[in-house]
Amino acid sequence: MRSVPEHQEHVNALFASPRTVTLPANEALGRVLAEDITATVALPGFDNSAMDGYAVQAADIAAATDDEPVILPVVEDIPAGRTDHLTLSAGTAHRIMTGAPLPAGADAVIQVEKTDGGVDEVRIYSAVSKGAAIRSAGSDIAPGRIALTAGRVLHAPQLGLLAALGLAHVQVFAPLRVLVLSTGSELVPAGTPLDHGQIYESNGAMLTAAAAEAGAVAEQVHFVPDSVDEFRARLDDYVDREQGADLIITSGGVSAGAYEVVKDALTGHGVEFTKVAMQPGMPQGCGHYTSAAGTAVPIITLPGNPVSAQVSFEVFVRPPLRAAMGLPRRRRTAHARVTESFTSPPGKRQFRRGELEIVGGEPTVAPIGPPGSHHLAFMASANALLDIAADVERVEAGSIIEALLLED
Ligand SMILES: Nc1nc2c(c(=O)[nH]1)N[C@H]1C(S)=C(S)[C@@H](COP(=O)(O)OP(=O)(O)OC[C@H]3O[C@@H](n4cnc5c(N)ncnc54)[C@H](O)[C@@H]3O)O[C@H]1N2
Ligand code: MOO
Repeated sequence: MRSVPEHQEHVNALFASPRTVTLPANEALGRVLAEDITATVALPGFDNSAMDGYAVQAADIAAATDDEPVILPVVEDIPAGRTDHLTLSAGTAHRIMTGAPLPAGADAVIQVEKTDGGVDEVRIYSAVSKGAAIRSAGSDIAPGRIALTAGRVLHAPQLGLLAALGLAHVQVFAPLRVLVLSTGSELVPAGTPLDHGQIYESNGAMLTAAAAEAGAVAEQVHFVPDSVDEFRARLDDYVDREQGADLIITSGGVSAGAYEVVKDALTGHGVEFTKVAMQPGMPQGCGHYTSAAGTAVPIITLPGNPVSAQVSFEVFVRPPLRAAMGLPRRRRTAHARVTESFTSPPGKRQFRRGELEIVGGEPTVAPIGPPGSHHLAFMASANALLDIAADVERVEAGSIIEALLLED
């Protein structure tokens, strides 16, 4: 049997370095910048008002008080969006709105609440210091400065900044297209009545979501029955399409039974099947599948038991899939105190599902459900995987173990 790190190496080798692609900025959410972004404009682009109020010369209202307001004529009205160049003369005020360009000659803005709000003339009840309520050009970022560096994941604030800089396109690492294919004659799609012996297909939905959550563009292929010819024909249809796949993930049909369609169809076609010393997720396979027309695509064949499929995705697929898109490969981990004792199979690395909580400031983790790989409901209530080394056969309550955090 391979160890987990040995099989990880085989899977990692299937992935190429990240490709770059230029995308419209509004399609780049979650992608990773492949280039430094230099500001070509200043932010703010011009001196402007931080308040609704009146642009003035601070010296003109230095003596203003509640009892003895300073009265100034209002000679301009400047809403945001006014594009002409204005100049304020000493002894006058311009009514100005937040974000509107400051007239030349003004050196402060007095907010409207400290005035009577006059339109023709304004009574000002308070002094301000020079520069008050002015947002000066370039005070956020000056032209020529690096606004975002390559490697940055683009979340909402970064996309906002790109938009503020007027950038419509951005060079990022390309998302990978992942095809998720489930096999098994017992599988029935949701919405169909079940006969005895049939189950609803769930790995497809789960792995498609997992790949999408990892940042890929994932497509689920309706499962195919346990027929080798049909399986390969279906696979070739997808692999040879114009917009083919960068990676295929299958689930099921890889263990030791009489009808292991994935194994039977792909053995001798560039895919190596193996056992990995882990629980769940022992039967694994990976390689490059080549279609009848000669298209070669990396393929990872995960075991069919739902918990095995999901844990295998976490352990083998997610890290290199993310790295191939320039995304951070590792999830966060925590060292947590175990709340109850449990056993672990000898000679196998175990990934037990658990619930991590912070109790009294300390991370604690409780195993969730039994170790069996069909316990999808238990897995769905877990937020962590407990990583137990192959040489550990019993984990005692109170000991500290490493937990992989499955949620932010
Ligand atoms: N004689 C042996 N039997 C088994 C071994 C073994 O070494 N020797 N390994 C066991 C282990 S461990 C696992 S894990 C499973 C893996 O089996 P397969 O990958 O061949 O998966 P299937 O047999 O097709 O299905 C297993 C189980 O999962 C259900 N399943 C499959 N696909 C889906 C799906 N898309 N949605 C929901 N559920 C799915 C399927 O109905 C089976 O119950 O093999 C053990 N057996
Ligand atoms: O090792 Mo299998 O993947 O748990 O049931």
